[in-house]
Amino acid sequence: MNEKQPQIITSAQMRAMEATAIGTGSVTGLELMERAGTGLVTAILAAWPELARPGTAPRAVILCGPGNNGGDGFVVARQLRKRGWRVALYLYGGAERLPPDARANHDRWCKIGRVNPLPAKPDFGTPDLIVDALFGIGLSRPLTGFDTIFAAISRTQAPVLSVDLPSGRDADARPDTMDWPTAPTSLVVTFHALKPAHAHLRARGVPVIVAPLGL
Ligand SMILES: NC(=O)C1=CN([C@@H]2O[C@H](COP(=O)(O)OP(=O)(O)OC[C@H]3O[C@@H](n4cnc5c(N)ncnc54)[C@H](O)[C@@H]3O)[C@@H](O)[C@H]2O)[C@@H](O)CC1
Ligand SMILES: [K+]
Repeated sequence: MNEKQPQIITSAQMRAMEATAIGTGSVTGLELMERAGTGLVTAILAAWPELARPGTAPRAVILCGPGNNGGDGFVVARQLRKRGWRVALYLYGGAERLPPDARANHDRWCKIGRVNPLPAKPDFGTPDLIVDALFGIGLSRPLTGFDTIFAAISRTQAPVLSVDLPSGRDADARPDTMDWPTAPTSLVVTFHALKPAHAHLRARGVPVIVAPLGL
């Protein structure tokens, strides 16, 4: 077989690469987050071209979590809003606890849009797209209490763009080692390189795109 195998790195290797790039001053964390958001929006417009047609004002529901995955969600919200999308954004957790880069993008979003607290039993209506930016590679323990939120996502029947990972998935583990629910997904956009979970997702037929970060 001559087909080139995709590079797979662990979440720890990914973090180390980001830390090195930031530490050497070649890029800031905020710039990386902007690149991540730009890669996500590019993937959205390519995957769902009907939402990119001029004159449409698609509706996106964006779910932001308490870490930098949520930060990516705020960047996507801002970039989609600038393209004329109608954005309903929900934040899980308090803004004051967001890490600095995510907080900076939260604050930028607040100048143009509203932040709704994520209800325990949400009704997201009938959006054209859901962006899942709840949890990425920073998941550190089993996820509990999100069943009703994931069910509400599924009820919309809208396509779901997973930022880095479907929330609840452990980036480094096989899905069959996890016994808690994970968010539904239609397309996963990860950054720089696949992590082990992405290879498992691809093997199950889930489309996974790798967006470059310039690392
Ligand atoms: N500079 C960077 O590090 C970059 C990070 N990026 C994004 O940042 C993500 C990683 O960000 P973080 O390291 O902040 O991690 P996450 O945003 O994935 O999650 C961390 C947060 O989730 C909480 N948490 C973890 N497990 C939980 C559980 N089971 N239940 C409830 N809360 C839980 C943690 O306490 C923390 O608040 C990546 O997946 C990617 O989307 C991208 O923006 C590229 C640049
Ligand atoms: K996610």
